[in-house]
Amino acid sequence: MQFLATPAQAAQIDRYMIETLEIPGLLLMEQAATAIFHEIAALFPPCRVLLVAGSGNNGGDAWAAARILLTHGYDVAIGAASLTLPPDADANMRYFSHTSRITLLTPDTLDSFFSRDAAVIVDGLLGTGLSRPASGLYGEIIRRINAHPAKVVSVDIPSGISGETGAGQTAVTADITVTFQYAKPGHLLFPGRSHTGRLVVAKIGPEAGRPPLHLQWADTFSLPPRAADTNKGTYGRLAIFAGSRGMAGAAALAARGALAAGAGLTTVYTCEYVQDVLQHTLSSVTAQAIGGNPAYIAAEGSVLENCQARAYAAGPGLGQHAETLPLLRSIAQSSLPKVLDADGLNLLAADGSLSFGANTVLTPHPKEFSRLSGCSMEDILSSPLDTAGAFAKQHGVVLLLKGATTIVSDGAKACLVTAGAPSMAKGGSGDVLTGVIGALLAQGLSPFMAAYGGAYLCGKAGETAAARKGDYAPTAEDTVYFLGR
Ligand SMILES: NC(=O)C1=CN([C@@H]2O[C@H](COP(=O)(O)OP(=O)(O)OC[C@H]3O[C@@H](n4cnc5c(N)ncnc54)[C@H](O)[C@@H]3O)[C@@H](O)[C@H]2O)[C@@H](O)CC1
Ligand SMILES: [K+]
Repeated sequence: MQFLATPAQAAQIDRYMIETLEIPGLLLMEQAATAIFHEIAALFPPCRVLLVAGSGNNGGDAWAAARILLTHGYDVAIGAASLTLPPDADANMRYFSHTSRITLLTPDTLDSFFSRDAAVIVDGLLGTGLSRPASGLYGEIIRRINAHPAKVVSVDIPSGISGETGAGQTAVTADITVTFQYAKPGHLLFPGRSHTGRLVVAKIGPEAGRPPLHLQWADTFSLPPRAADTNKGTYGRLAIFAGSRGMAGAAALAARGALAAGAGLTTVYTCEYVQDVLQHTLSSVTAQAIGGNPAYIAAEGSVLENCQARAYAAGPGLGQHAETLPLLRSIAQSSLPKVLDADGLNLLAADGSLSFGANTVLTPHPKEFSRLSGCSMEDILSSPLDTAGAFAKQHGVVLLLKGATTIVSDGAKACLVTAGAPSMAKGGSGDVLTGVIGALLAQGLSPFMAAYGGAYLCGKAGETAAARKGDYAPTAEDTVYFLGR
C-alpha cells in the first residue's frame, strides 16, 4: 500500500515542508526537477527537448528541469504560456531570460514552436493547481503536445487532468508522469489513468510528521503462508447463499473463488435445482437446499441458526424473488462478517432494505450502486470517491465500487485497486470476487482488508490470465485458476 494525496493535501504537505520543516520551496522545486531530469537521462542521451511551462509552480518545475538538462548537454527550448510567475518559478525562469531559448506561446507562435524536431517534450503546463477545464490557448497547447511525435514526460500530472478525480476532457497524454512525494487519485482514476502513462513517484522531501492521509493505493497484497500445524477449522467456515434455476454457474463460481482463496470449509446454501448441479460439478464444497422452492431460495432468516459459519457471502445468481428477501435481510442485519453482491444487492435496493449489521462488505458495480444509493450514474462516475465514501459512512459498511479502478471505502479511509485487465469485463468475474472476499472474511481478515485484498487478488489473476490467453479469451474460471499464481 502506498499513500495517495489529493491536490489539496499535496499543497498542505508542501506548506508543511516549507513552513514547519523550513525547507525552502526553491529546494523542493530543485528536487522535483532533478527527478524529471533523471527519468529523461535514463532513456535519452543528450538530445533536443521542448519544455512547456505554464503560469504556476508546475511550470517552475519545467524551467528548473530545463536548466539541469542544459547543463548536462541537452538542447532545450522552452515554450512559456506566461512569464508572470510565482517567486520560485520566476527564479528558475530568470536563468533563461537573457537567452534565445524562450518562446512566449501565443496563437501566432504555436505552429513554429511545435514544428521543431525533438525527442522529448516536458509538459509543465498545468499541475495540481488546475482550477477549471483546459480550454482556449491552453487547450491548443495540449493538442499540439499530443500531436507531436516526441515522447511526453508530464510534470506531476498530465496537464488538464484533475488530480482529485481524474477528470479532464482536454488533457495531455503522457508516456511518463513524474509525480512528487505521493501519487494523486487522478493518476489512478479514469480518464486520468489512461493519460498518465508510466507513473514515477519521486520523493522530494522528508515524510516525518506530515499531515495525515486517508487514501491509499492497494498496489500489493499477499496472504500469509499457512502454518504447518493447522487444519480446515483454522481457516473458517464460509456459508455462500447463491444460485437459482438458470444461474447455477454464479453459485459455482463464488464457491470456486472461495476455495481458491483458502476458505477452510465452504457450504453453498441454495435451491434443490442448484444443489443438484453443484453436487455433480464441485467436489470440494457441500451444497444444501433450503426453503421449499426447487428453483430459487425461498427461506426465512432462521436457516442461519444451523449454519455455524464464520462468514457469509450472499447474492450471486439469487434471482429477483421476493421470497428470498427475508433471509437476505437477516444476513444483511447480522453482525457476522459478510459480503453482499449482485442479486442480493438488487433485491435489498428494490425493497429499500438498507439496514446493515457490523462487518458488512457491499460490492456493487456503478449501476447497482446507483440503485442502492439513489445517486445518478453521472455523479457516481464523476465523483466515485466521494459518493462511495458518503454511502459507506452513512450505512456503516465497507463499500467496494467495482470498476477498471476499484474503490474500497469504509467512510473514513479508502483505497484504490488498479490491478485487473479488460478481459475481466465479463459475466462471472463478480461472482468469483464475492467468493474470494467471503473466504478472506472467513479467515479472519477485517472487512476493509478482505475487500481490497479480494479485488487485488482477482485483478492480478485476471492480469496473469490476460498475459497467457490475451484480452478476449480469459473467463472467470481463469481468474480462479490463476488466483495467487
Ligand atoms: N513547493 C511546492 O509547492 C511545490 C510544488 N510543485 C509543483 O507545483 C505544482 C502546483 O503548483 P501551483 O499551485 O502553482 O499550480 P499549477 O502550476 O498547477 O497551476 C496554477 C496556475 O495555473 C492557472 N490555471 C489553473 N487552471 C487553469 C486552466 N484550466 N487554464 C489556464 N490556467 C489555469 C492558475 O491560475 C495558476 O496560475 C505541482 O503540480 C508541482 O508540479 C513542485 O515544484 C514541488 C514543490
Ligand atoms: K503537467
